[in-house]
Amino acid sequence: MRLVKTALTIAGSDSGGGAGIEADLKTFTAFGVHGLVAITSVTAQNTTSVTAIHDIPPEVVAEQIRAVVEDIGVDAAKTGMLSNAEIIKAVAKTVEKYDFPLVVDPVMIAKSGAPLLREDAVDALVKYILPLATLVTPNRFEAEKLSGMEIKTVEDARRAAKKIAEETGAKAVIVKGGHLSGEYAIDVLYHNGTFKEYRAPKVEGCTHGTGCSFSAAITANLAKGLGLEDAIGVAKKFITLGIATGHRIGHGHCPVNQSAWIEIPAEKWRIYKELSEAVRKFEEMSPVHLIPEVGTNFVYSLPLPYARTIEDVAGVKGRIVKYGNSVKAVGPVEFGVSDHLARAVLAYMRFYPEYRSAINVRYSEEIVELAKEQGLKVSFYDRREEPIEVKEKEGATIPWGIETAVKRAKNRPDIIYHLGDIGKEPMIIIFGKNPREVLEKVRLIL
Ligand SMILES: Cc1ncc(COP(=O)(O)OP(=O)(O)O)c(N)n1
Ligand SMILES: Cc1ncsc1CCOP(=O)(O)O
Repeated sequence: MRLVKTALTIAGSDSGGGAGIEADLKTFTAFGVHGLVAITSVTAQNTTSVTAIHDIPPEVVAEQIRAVVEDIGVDAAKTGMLSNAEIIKAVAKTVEKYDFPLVVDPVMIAKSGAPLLREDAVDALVKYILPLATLVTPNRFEAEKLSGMEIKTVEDARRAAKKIAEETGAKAVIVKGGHLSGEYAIDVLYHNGTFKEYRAPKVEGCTHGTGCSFSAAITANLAKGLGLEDAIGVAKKFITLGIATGHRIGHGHCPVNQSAWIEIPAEKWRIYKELSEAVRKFEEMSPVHLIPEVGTNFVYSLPLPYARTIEDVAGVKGRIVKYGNSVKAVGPVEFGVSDHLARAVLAYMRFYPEYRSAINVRYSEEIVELAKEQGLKVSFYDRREEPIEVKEKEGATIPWGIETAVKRAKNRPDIIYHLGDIGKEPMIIIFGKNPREVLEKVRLIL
């Protein structure tokens, strides 16, 4: 019995790794599905343009499909760039022999503007491929082409989805709303005679490969046995995260990040384990004289580009406090429970992205001197110098202070302190790449 689910992508290759089969395979992997490929065309492509296209002979495309279906088996498949009418006919003739669900992304034009489907092949796509589709996933422009309608509103998208399904025989159509105006990306699904909307806030980020990755995510989830509507729901969350966390590479449209879906939970688990262990060791050290009146927190952030807000930083819930002659973490390690120290580490990471952990300890001249004697680099900020516009902005003091102290120092400071203000206890913050490194610095001071 085959334990892993499989998904097949019948699509073109994008040498930039942002769209096409490269995006599809990364997406399949993100969902734990084994990816299979039938390459239709090789493109020389990057984030700015498509500079060459070499189509694979139709019989070789068909043979790739046959080879994997008959040996390994396919739980769901998708099509992407099909390039020309001959490839379309060969794909249709092969795919209709099998009964896996088929998601059709009617790729026509790359984000950079290059045509990826010959003008004369649109009719072949409509005639041969769409009738076989479990779902068709056009964006606004592709839906306009397929329906012959202008689409400006969600209402237009509903009419177009219904028209495409009724005229082509596709079982379901989802018209994606990313190109429509408004603060939400609203996708409209027409399925079994009814409509369903999927909405997510339009996020700033990287959009190259969105169409490919979205349809691949639906395919992977169909392969895993989800119903169509649930598979789309998961894919919508996946693509929203992928756009928001895209890596800023290249000079044009940067690619969606398919790894974020698995990398963030995996990193969070590692952070939780490492920080919990370090907090336990800190408690064992019983450094009562290092705990300030407000208590100590110990934080560890997700790496960039995932570290965006304090929700992305783990800390100790309720802080670490003095308890007789010992110190005690009040609660467990959790994300989003530190405010001050989380802001400090996020500000520090803007200068030193690898330094993701920090602890705050009581200020005294003696501790600062001891740290210097041990070779640690020290810098500071003075809250009395804080500009009025920073003072007036909620939560802006600490980022301003860290930036000021970092810029004041010649070398990267291990420690930043401030001498307090009215109602503000003076404080020392110790930074490190990870909690282990922070603890080593604490030990040097002890
Ligand atoms: C080889 C290849 N296939 C498809 C596309 C288009 O992909 P899409 O996900 O729609 O992304 P954009 O090009 O719109 O960013 C492609 N570019 N290359
Ligand atoms: C008050 C204060 N100022 C800098 S760190 C700190 C204590 C820890 O605060 P938080 O638990 O909000 O990170």
